[in-house]
Amino acid sequence: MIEAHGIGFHHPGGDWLFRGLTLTVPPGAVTCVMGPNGRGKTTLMRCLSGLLAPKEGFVVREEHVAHVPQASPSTFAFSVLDMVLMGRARSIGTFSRPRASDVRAARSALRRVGTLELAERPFTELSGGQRQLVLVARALCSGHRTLMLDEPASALDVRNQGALLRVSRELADEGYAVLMNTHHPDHAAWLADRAVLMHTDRVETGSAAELITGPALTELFALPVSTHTVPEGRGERVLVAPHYGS
Ligand SMILES: Nc1ncnc2c1ncn2[C@@H]1O[C@H](COP(=O)(O)OP(=O)(O)OP(=O)(O)O)[C@@H](O)[C@H]1O
Repeated sequence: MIEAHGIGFHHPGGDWLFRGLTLTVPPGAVTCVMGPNGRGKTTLMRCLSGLLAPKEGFVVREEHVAHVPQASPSTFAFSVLDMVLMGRARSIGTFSRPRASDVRAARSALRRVGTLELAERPFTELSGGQRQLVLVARALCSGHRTLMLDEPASALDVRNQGALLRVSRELADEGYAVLMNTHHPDHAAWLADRAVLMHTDRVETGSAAELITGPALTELFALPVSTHTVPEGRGERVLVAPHYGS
C-alpha cells in the first residue's frame, strides 16, 4: 500500500508537473497511469517509489517497492539468472552466495513470465522484449508486494503483452499492489481497477471503469478515441479505438 498526500514535483528550473496530488495505490488492485509523452508519469512513479523526494507533500509506504524501470541496456554481461537474483540482494546480503531457495525463487519468477529457457544467457544478448520480461521477473523475485512497472509492455509482442497482463492481474488477485505506467489504453481498460489520468492541466484519479471512457481518452491524448464493448470469455471487454486520421 502506498499513500501520497498532496504531493507535487518539478525538476530544477522546470514547471510543476503535478501539485497537491493525493492518491492511494492499494493492495489487491492494479492502478494504471496514463498521459501523453513527457507529462510526468515516470516522475510520479519515482516519487511514489521513493527514488525522488516530492517538493511538497509526503508519501507513506508500508514496505519496500519493487521497481521495474523502462527497459535499458546493461553494460555487464550478467547471466539472466544472476540478474534476477539481484532482486533478492537485500535478503542474500552483499558478500554472501545465493542459497538454493534464492535460486528456486529466481527460476520460479522466470517461469512465471515465460522466460525460464533464457536463464543461462547473458542479459546483454537479449532482445528488448526479453529484457523487459526478465526485469519483471527480477521484481517478482524480490518478494516485495508492491510492484511498480514503467511501461513494461513497450517492447513486447502481442502474445507477451497478453502474458504480462495476465501475470499482473494474477498478482493483484494474490494481494499485490500493482502500479503500471502504460501507453496502451487498451491494456488499462482490460487490467486496471484504478486509473490515474495525467491531463495537461490536471491529474484525475479514481475507478478505472469511471475514468477510462472515450471522451476522457479523447481529451487525454488530444485525438478522437472511442470505446467498444465486446464479449470475451464469460464476460465483456472494453476495446479502445484511437482514430488516427486519414
Ligand atoms: N532529470 C531531469 N531533469 C530535468 N527535467 C527532467 C528530468 N527527467 C525528466 N525531466 C522532464 O520532466 C518531464 C516529465 O518526464 P517524465 O519522464 O516523467 O515523463 P513521462 O510522462 O514518463 O514521459 P514518457 O511517456 O515520454 O515516458 C519531461 O518534460 C522531461 O523532459
